[in-house]
Amino acid sequence: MPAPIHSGRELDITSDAIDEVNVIKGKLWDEDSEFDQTKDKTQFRDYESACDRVKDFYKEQHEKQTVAFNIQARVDFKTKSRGRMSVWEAIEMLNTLIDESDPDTSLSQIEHLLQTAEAIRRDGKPDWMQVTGLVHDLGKLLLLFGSEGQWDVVGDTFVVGCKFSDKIIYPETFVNNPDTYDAVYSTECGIYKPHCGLDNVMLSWGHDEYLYNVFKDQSTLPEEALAMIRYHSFYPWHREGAYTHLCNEKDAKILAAVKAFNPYDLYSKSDEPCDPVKLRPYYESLIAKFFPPVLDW
Ligand SMILES: OC1C(O)C(O)C(O)C(O)C1O
Ligand SMILES: [Fe+2]
Ligand SMILES: [Fe+2]
Repeated sequence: MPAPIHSGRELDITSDAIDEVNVIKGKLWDEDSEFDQTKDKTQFRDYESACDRVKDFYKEQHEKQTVAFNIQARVDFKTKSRGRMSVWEAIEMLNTLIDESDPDTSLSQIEHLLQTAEAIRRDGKPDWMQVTGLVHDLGKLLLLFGSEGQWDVVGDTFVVGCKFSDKIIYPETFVNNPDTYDAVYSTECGIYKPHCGLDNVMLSWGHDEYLYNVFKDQSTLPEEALAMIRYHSFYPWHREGAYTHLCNEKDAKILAAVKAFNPYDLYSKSDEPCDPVKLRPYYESLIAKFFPPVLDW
C-alpha cells in the first residue's frame, strides 16, 4: 500500500493548497478513505435479493436501451431546451423523486446528494470533489424533463453498440433487446475500434451522460470531476473491470478518479440524514465557485 498523503485536517492548510499538492504529486487518490473502511460492503448492491421494483426496472431498461434509442436521445438533448435555473433550485426540484433502480435507499435525492457531499467533506477532500458529490445525481432531473420513464434516466450504465457485457447486473435480461441479435452490435467491439477510448463510446443514456453534457460547458469543474459524474453509474467498468478492450490510456487515469468517488456515493446511503437548511450556506458558497448563477438544463 502506498504511503498515505496527509489530509487537510492533519495539516491544517486550505483546501486549495491541498489540491495543489495532490495534483503535483499526482496522488490525490492514494489515500485510503477512512469512510470506506467503516462500512459493511456486503450490505450494498445486493441485486440477488433486491425487490421486484428493482428487478422490473432492469428488465425494462435492458430491453429498451438500444443503439437506435441512444442516438435519438442524444439528438433530443441537443435540439430541445429544458429550462433555466440555479444549481440549488435544481437540487430542490429533485426532492420528490424516488429512484426505482436503487436497492439501497428510499431517501429523497436531496438527502442522497448531501450525504455524499458531507462524506467527502469529512474525509478532507478538495472543494471541487465535495461539490461534485453534491451535484452528481442532478441528471435525474431528466425525469421531470420528459424522459420516457425511469429506464432512460437511472440505474447502472453499460456500452451500447457492442456485445452486452456479462458483467452488467441481470445480464440475462438482454435477451429481449433487439441489439443482442444484430450482426455488428453483438460482436466484441461492435461499432468501435479496439482501444478507441471511452470518449468515443456510447454509454446507455441516462442521468450521467446528460449531466456531464450540461456541466462540461457550464462549470469550471476539473476533468476528474466531470469523469466522476459521467461514469459514476458505469459499474461494469469501474467495479467489474469490463470493457478494457475499448479503453485507452486516458481512461486508465480517469478510472482512478471514478473509483475514488464511488465509496462516497454508495456507502453514504446508510449515514444519518443531513439538514439541508443548515448546510445550504456552505454548499451555496461552493456552488458559486464552480457554476454560473443560472444554468441551461
Ligand atoms: O448512479 C446510480 C444511481 O444514481 C442509482 O440510483 C442506481 O440505482 C444505480 O445503480 C447507479 O449506478
Ligand atoms: Fe447516480
Ligand atoms: Fe448517487
